[in-house]
Amino acid sequence: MKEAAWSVKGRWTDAERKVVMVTGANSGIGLALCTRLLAREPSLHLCLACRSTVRAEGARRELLAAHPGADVALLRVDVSDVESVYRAAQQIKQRYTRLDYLYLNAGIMPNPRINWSAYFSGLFSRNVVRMFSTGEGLLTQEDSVNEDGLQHVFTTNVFGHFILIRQLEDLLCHPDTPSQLVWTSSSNARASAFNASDPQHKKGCEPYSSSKYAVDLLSVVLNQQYNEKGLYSSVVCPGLVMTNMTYNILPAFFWTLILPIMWLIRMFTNTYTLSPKNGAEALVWLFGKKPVSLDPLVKYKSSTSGMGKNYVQADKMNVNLEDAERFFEYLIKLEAEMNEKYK
Ligand SMILES: NC(=O)C1=CN([C@@H]2O[C@H](COP(=O)(O)OP(=O)(O)OC[C@H]3O[C@@H](n4cnc5c(N)ncnc54)[C@H](OP(=O)(O)O)[C@@H]3O)[C@@H](O)[C@H]2O)C=CC1
Ligand SMILES: CC(C)=CCC[C@@H](C)[C@H]1CC[C@H]2C3=C(CC[C@]12C)[C@@]1(C)CCC(=O)C[C@@H]1CC3
Repeated sequence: MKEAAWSVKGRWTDAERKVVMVTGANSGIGLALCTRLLAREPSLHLCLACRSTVRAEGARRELLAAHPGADVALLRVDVSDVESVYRAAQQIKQRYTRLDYLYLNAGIMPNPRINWSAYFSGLFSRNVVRMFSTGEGLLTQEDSVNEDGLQHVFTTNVFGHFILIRQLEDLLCHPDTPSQLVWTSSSNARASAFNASDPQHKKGCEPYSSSKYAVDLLSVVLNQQYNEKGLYSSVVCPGLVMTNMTYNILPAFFWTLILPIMWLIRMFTNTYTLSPKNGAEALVWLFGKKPVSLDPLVKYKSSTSGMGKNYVQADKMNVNLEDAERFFEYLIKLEAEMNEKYK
């Protein structure tokens, strides 16, 4: 923090207090993550980066009710709007001298549609467990274009966050005390939904799958580019979690009705974490790890066993490194255009 060093109950010096920022912190997995981080380390400087001030204030109240005296700051940022990201980055630079953890969690899946015929044929196929754990081939979405002419899902889930990282480079890059980026990716990330010639997914109808695979690609290249500067990147998969996102796919009462079925499915796949608290498992686990000890090619998956026990599973990612580099070049070019427009 830029203010004079101070301590909570005289126990921590400012240098010891980690600075953590979470995008999309006002609900679902982001809010559960904040709650768990404060329970684990009450001395944190926590910054909730949210697009709605009202919802962010609500989240802050909830966090302070559980952790009175905690340092919870708010930052308004709409990651789907590049100009808002530049503005927010300026404010962060005025408030903090370093960032130890940046959780890139905000995400959208607009206008989801379920392909019921794929669902029913999948039920009787060999891929049934895979279908239930990844949702592969079951969902399509309707994307839109923002004021900069960029695809909405791509900008929210990937590009807005990329600009944020690049703008905060000075706060994040400290070779002596490494910082960590943690992306909330998904089991729904799919290489076949991503096209290196159409990285924004202008032409397809699975922008969500494409954007989450793009996150996986980007994390790999960020490690190549930034590790020696003291910045590390990891991807996390929270499993299937009941949040506003899933309530947008099917209504909340329907999910409640099929809860026993989902507990049953848990016997076959550990990806049905279901609660935001369980879904945040891998995100919290990474907070306790030394960034240098992590594998850049691994996806850390929040997992819940049939008996309801939480754990983290590390699975090697199957990413195309050529596509990853090509995608990074694309992002750098797009960033240059945006810099010219907004900086
Ligand atoms: N739920 C699930 O099963 C899974 C979720 N995920 C991922 O987890 C992440 C969190 O989602 P989840 O908690 O489930 O869903 P929520 O809808 O509860 O959380 C999404 C968060 O992102 C914020 N957000 C959305 N758009 C923007 C924007 N333009 N600018 C700033 N913030 C924004 C939302 O803010 P607001 O309240 O204003 O909308 C909200 O705080 C997402 O990246 C999602 O893709 C991954 C795998 C599975
Ligand atoms: C009996 C039962 C569970 C029915 C629901 C069928 C589908 C609606 C779900 C099966 C797998 C789910 C899934 C997601 C959404 C809902 C399903 C397709 C996600 C795509 C949600 C967002 C993610 O990031 C990953 C999830 C994977 C699994």
